Order: sequence, then structure tokens, then C-alpha cells
Amino acid sequence: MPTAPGQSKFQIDLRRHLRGQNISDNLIHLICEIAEASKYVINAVRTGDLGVAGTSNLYGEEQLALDVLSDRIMRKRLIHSGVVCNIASEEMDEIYQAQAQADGLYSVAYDPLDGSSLVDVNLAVGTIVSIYEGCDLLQPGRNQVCAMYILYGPRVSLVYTVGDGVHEFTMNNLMEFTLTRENIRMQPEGNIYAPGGLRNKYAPGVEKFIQHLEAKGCKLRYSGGFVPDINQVLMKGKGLFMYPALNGSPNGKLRVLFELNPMAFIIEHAGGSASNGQIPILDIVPESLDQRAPIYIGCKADVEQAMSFVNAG
Ligand SMILES: O=P(O)(O)OC[C@H]1O[C@](O)(COP(=O)(O)O)[C@@H](O)[C@@H]1O
Ligand SMILES: [Mg+2]
Ligand SMILES: [Mg+2]
Repeated sequence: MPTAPGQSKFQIDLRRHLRGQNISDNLIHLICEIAEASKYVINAVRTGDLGVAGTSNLYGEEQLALDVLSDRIMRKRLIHSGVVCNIASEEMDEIYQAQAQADGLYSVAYDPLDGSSLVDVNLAVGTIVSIYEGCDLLQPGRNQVCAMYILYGPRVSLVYTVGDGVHEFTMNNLMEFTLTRENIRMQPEGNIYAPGGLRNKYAPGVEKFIQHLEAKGCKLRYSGGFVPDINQVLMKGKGLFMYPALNGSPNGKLRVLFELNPMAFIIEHAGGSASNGQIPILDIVPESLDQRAPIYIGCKADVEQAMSFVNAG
């Protein structure tokens, strides 16, 4: 986006930046509402109850009080935005219909607080969001019209793409998101890797790939939070995150709708790639809300190399 004379691009706020994209007013409004909701999620993360909620989500995982609260914050804001039809969340059992299908509406899938079990040890966590036009949430990730995440680390940052570049905003001391990096691009290959899951449950090809990375001198950089781990790969522009199939968990752990699709859309639009080992993540046709898949995501050459090891077995 062109910068007005005398104005630093670091003063461009999210709404102004969105107005420079070729998107509808409804989508601008929706993205800004999600950014507003994230401010309440941060507040919950900083000061909320660290205990369990006493309930479980659709994966049978125990929900923390923070998972439930973050989910309510996000859902309420989406409902009140007036531009949302269907809502799906990692913390809800089924699709919530905010309003009946009508022109100009969007549907949203989100993980309200990814990495919530890291809050009590004060590691970084985040919110991940995927937006589609219309009311269908079970469609390939390639059809997303916006993917974004908000990272709650030492600083709070928001990264989004509407298909025309990947842009980072950082929260300032007025709690506004202002542009800090525009058109972020990944390098073709890198030297850091973030491997999820238990290594003694990796298939032989994945284990050989890890040994190859170690022999090459790649640095292990895994925090256990998907948002900060992806953010590191994206911001440094180099490296790879993976959560492979595990012995006993052939689809890995991470969820296609709430975690993989939005991150794959962002990384692809920054020049990287994301695969489940066979096909691009964004080409998976989801059959259910709780679908999981293995993922290899990051610099193109690194993902290709992972594929050759994994598929050689
Ligand atoms: O501890 P593991 O098995 O490496 O899994 C870590 C992964 O699980 C997650 O914590 C799953 O997300 P939730 O916290 O939303 O369940 C990711 O953030 C992370 O990449
Ligand atoms: Mg998650
Ligand atoms: Mg979660």
C-alpha cells in the first residue's frame, strides 16, 4: 500500500490497510471485529483462571477455563458482527448458525486459544482464524478469503492475508494494531526446524529426515505452540514446522479446519508450502469438523525434502 508523504508505514493501522485491499466492507468489518475480540482474549490470558473447565471438546480433550472463555469472547463478537452466517470452533461440538444464509455473509472457523496448556508456564499462545465466503465451512482451504492469527507473546502481533500478500501488525501502547511488516516472503530453504509429537512414534522416513536435518546443522526450535512456532518460521523466512503421522495417530494431531488450513494459506501466500505428505493441505476436502492431518509446512525446498524422505519410508 502506498504511504502518504511524511507518513511512516509504521503508523498504518489495520482498518486502513484493509481498505487498501480489494475486499468487501463486510470482510473489513469482520477482520476488525476479530482483532477487537483478540484484545479481550489477551486480557483473559493475562489475568484469567488457569484451572480446568470440567468439560471436554469434540476431540475428547479436557477444556481449560481459558479455552471456554476465549471461545465465548470470539463467538459473541462474531455473532454481533452481523456479517457471519456459520461459526465453527475447536472448542464447540457443532456448527453454530449466527444467522441464515444471505448475500454478503461469511463463515468463520477458529481456534480461540491455541496452545492453552502453555499459559501456566508463561509461553506464547495464539488465536487462529479462517474465513470463507457464504455458509459452507467444509470446503478446501484454498477457498479461504482470509486467514489470520494473533500471537500473544512478549508482544501481541496479528498476521493476515486476504490472498494479496502476508502482513504483520503489532499492538501499540494504545492497543491498536499498526503495520510492522508488509508482503512477508519466505526464503526457498532454511536452517531451523520445529518437529511436533513424540520422536519415538515417528515413521522410519520421518526419523531419517530428522537425522538429515541434524547432520545438516539445522537448529531445533520448537516451543509447543503452533502459532509462535509458525510465526518464527514465517518471520525468519526460513525453516519448517512439522507434525507428522505418529505410530497410533495416523493423522497426527493438528486440525484441518482450525489450525492447518489458515496457517497453510498464510505460508503459501508468503511463498512457502504446506503438505500432508501426499497433497497440499489446501487441497484437502474436509469431511468433518474434527478432521486432522499430518503437516509439513515452511520453505518450499524444505517441505519437498521432507516429502522425499517421508515417502521413501
Ligand atoms: O505437545 P505436542 O504433541 O508436540 O503438540 C503441540 C501442538 O499441539 C497444540 O498445542 C494443539 O493446540 P491446542 O492447544 O489448541 O489443543 C499446538 O499448539 C502445538 O503445535
Ligand atoms: Mg489448537
Ligand atoms: Mg485450542
